[in-house]
Amino acid sequence: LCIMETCPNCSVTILSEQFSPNTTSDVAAGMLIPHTYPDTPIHVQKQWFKETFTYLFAISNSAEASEAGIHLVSGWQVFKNTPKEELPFWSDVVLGFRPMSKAELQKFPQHQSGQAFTTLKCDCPPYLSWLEKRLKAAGVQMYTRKVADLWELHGKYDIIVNCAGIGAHQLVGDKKLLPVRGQVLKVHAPWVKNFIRDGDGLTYIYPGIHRITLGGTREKENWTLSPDPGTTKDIFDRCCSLEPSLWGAQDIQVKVGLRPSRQCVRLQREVLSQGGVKLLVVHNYGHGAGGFSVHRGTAKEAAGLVGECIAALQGSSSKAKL
Ligand SMILES: Cc1cc2nc3c(=O)[nH]c(=O)nc-3n(C[C@H](O)[C@H](O)[C@H](O)COP(=O)(O)OP(=O)(O)OC[C@H]3O[C@@H](n4cnc5c(N)ncnc54)[C@H](O)[C@@H]3O)c2cc1C
Ligand SMILES: O=C([O-])CC(=O)C(=O)O
Repeated sequence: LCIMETCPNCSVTILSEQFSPNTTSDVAAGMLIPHTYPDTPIHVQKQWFKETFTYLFAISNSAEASEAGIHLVSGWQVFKNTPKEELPFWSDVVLGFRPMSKAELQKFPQHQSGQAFTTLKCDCPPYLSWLEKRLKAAGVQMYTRKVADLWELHGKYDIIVNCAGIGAHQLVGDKKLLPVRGQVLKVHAPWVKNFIRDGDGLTYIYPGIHRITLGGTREKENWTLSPDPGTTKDIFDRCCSLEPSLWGAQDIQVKVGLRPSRQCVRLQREVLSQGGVKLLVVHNYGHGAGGFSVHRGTAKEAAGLVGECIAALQGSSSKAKL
C-alpha cells in the first residue's frame, strides 16, 4: 500500500506462500507497545513507532475502525523489579503515560511499580483483511506462490521487495534471522476491558474487539508450530494470577507463531548480480516481537527505497538511450 501511495505509476504484484489467516501476523496480539532492536538507533525506532501510531490512531477514529479491527485500549504494564530507565522511548507517543498510583498497584500485590497508559490494538485477522481489500481496490494482483529463489522473478518484475518474515531465513539464507516461538491463547472474557502486561515480557492480557489474547512464550530457535498443551496451561495459570477473573474465560483457542527475530530490521537496497545481469531488491523483514508496532513506519521507509530503485532504473535507461 505504501508503494502504491508513493509511486502511483507502479504496478504491484504480491506473491505469497500463505495469506491471512495463515501468517505470523495473524497470530500476533497486535498491541502497539514497541520492542527494542539493539542495532537500530532509538530515534529511528521512535520515528517508525510514531508513524505507525499516527496512522492507526486516525483509522481508530474513523468509521472504518471496527472493520479494520483497530481500537484504543487502556491498561497497565507492571514490574516485579522497577526498571532502571524511568521513561521508555515511546512514552510520549502513547496516550496519557504516567506512573501507576499506589491505589492502582493494590490490584497487583506481587508487583512493585507500574506504568499506566492508553495505546492502540489491532485485531490482526480483520486488519489484514482490511488491508487486502484496499490492495485489491488499488488494482494490486495477489497470487499464492512460494518463491524458492529471488532470481525466479528476474525478467518478470523490475524490483523485488522481500517481506518474507521468518521465510527470509531460507529465501535469502539470512543466518542472523532466527525464530522466537510464541504461543498465545485467544479466549472469550468480555468483562476484561484493560490490558495488563508483566514488564518481564512473558505474561500479557490484551483485550481485542471480540476476544482476548493471553500470552505468552519466547522460545529462541524453536521452529515448532504445533501448540504445546503444557504451555497452554502455564500461560492460562500465569494470566489468571494477574487477572483472577479470567478463571471464568471460555472457548480457549491456541495459536503459535514464529517471530522473525534479528538485531535490526533489514531495511536495505541490494543489487544482486549473476553473469552481468542485475536484479534490484529491497528487503523489509526481521521485525521480531514488535512488527505491528512499527509496520507502517518501516513500510514507508521500504517504499522510499523502492522509489530510489525506480530513479536508478530511469537513470540507467536514459543513459542507455544516449
Ligand atoms: C505470539 C506473537 C505475539 C505477537 N504480538 C505482537 C504484538 O502484540 N505487537 C507487535 O507489534 N508485534 C507482535 N508480534 C510480532 C509480529 O507478529 C511480527 O513482527 C510480524 O507479524 C511480522 O510480520 P511479517 O509480515 O514480516 O511476517 P509474516 O506475517 O510471517 O508474513 C510473511 C509472509 O511472507 C510469506 N513468505 C515467506 N516466505 C516466502 C517465500 N519463500 N515465498 C513466498 N512467500 C513467502 C509468508 O507466507 C507470509 O505471508 C507477535 C508475534 C507473535 C508470534
Ligand atoms: O510482548 C508483548 O507485549 C506482545 C508481543 O509483542 C509478543 O509477544 O511478541
